[in-house]
Amino acid sequence: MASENNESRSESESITKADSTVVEMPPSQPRKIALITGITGQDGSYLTELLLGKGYEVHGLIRRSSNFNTQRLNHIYIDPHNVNKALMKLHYADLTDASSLRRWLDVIKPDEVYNLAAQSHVAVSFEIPDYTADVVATGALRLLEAVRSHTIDSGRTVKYYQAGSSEMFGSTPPPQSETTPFHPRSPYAASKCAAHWYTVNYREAYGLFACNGILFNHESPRRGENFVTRKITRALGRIKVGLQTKLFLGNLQASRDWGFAGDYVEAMWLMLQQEKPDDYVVATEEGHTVEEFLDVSFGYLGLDWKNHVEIDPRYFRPSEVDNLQGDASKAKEVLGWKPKVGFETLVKMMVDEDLALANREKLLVDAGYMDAKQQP
Ligand SMILES: C[C@H]1O[C@H](OP(=O)(O)OP(=O)(O)OC[C@H]2O[C@@H](n3cnc4c(=O)[nH]c(N)nc43)[C@H](O)[C@@H]2O)[C@@H](O)[C@@H](O)C1=O
Repeated sequence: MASENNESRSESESITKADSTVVEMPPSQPRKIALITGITGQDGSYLTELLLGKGYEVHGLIRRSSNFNTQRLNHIYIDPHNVNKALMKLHYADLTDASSLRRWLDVIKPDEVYNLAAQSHVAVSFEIPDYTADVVATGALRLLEAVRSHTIDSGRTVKYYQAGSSEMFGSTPPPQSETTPFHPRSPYAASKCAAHWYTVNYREAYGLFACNGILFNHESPRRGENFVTRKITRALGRIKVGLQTKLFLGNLQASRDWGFAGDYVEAMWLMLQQEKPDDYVVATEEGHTVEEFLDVSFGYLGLDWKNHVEIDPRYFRPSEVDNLQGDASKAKEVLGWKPKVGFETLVKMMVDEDLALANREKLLVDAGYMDAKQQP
């Protein structure tokens, strides 16, 4: 995606996906239209691929940023002038701007809305709690309200997916299911609880087809580099090729139920294909500590993490979530969903990609085009 195209893109312009993913629809079957907030994120990019593969037209709302933030969608880009193939379209909007949400709903007329946008970093939410609540909690409320008023005015049905989080369970011990009480431990988690209950309330009060997916941690080579799994695999690749020696981490004893993001977006879609709206836990049902993640990842490349990792208390959280492990029986039973990628495969997939990335960086460093020290 050429950066100048991106900068000059007007609201009515679009960017779309590679030719190979355009799915021809029979004339009798119109394309479904999906609207995704957070399309530039890890889950947004996997969900876009999934929906395009199912013949959807996909619209994404993106935030204005002085830095380009569409890297995870570059491979999906098709020039908007190629109108028959340009099936992914991006528009500027913001969850803090209610009028933009309502306007795009009226213009796009989606069948399904996926609210994936968030300030999603738990530790950062302690630093910017007000902003986190505005985007994560009130942002979801703004979008629900936009959907509600749009459906009343248009007489259309719009299905709504809310990205919930296992962080909502916080200090409640595992296994956590849909009936487990929430005990949030961060501004992020408390905001996700509010968004969860707004969604339930709009379903009960207005009959909206609104679902909460309570997704446990889900990772991939597209994971942001300041989440612990990607932070580890990114550093590991660079350590392996000699671009860095140390990795600073916080609490290694925290345990998480880590799945593959590509599997989890399928569960989101399945929730909106059911007859009735409901809430579902999505998890692998396996727990592993950060230390186990280090063991498997470093071990895979024949390294000992103890020679490289140092504990830096700055990465400890004011209140930690010690142990998350989901019970996804309901999703398995009702949605017929199950994870395809297990823990070891996920770790190796991430290490492989980040080793390849580190090798490319090494070429640039060796050729004098990049300063190794400027990297994570
Ligand atoms: C489901 C949920 O999943 C994610 O939230 P998270 O679980 O906080 O993810 P994380 O990768 O930041 O931390 C996992 C654990 O790892 C510990 N940890 C140790 N050392 C470092 C460290 O250096 N950096 C980080 N980030 N974590 C560290 C940290 O203390 C924590 O116990 C988000 O997607 C969120 O949006 C979401 O909804």
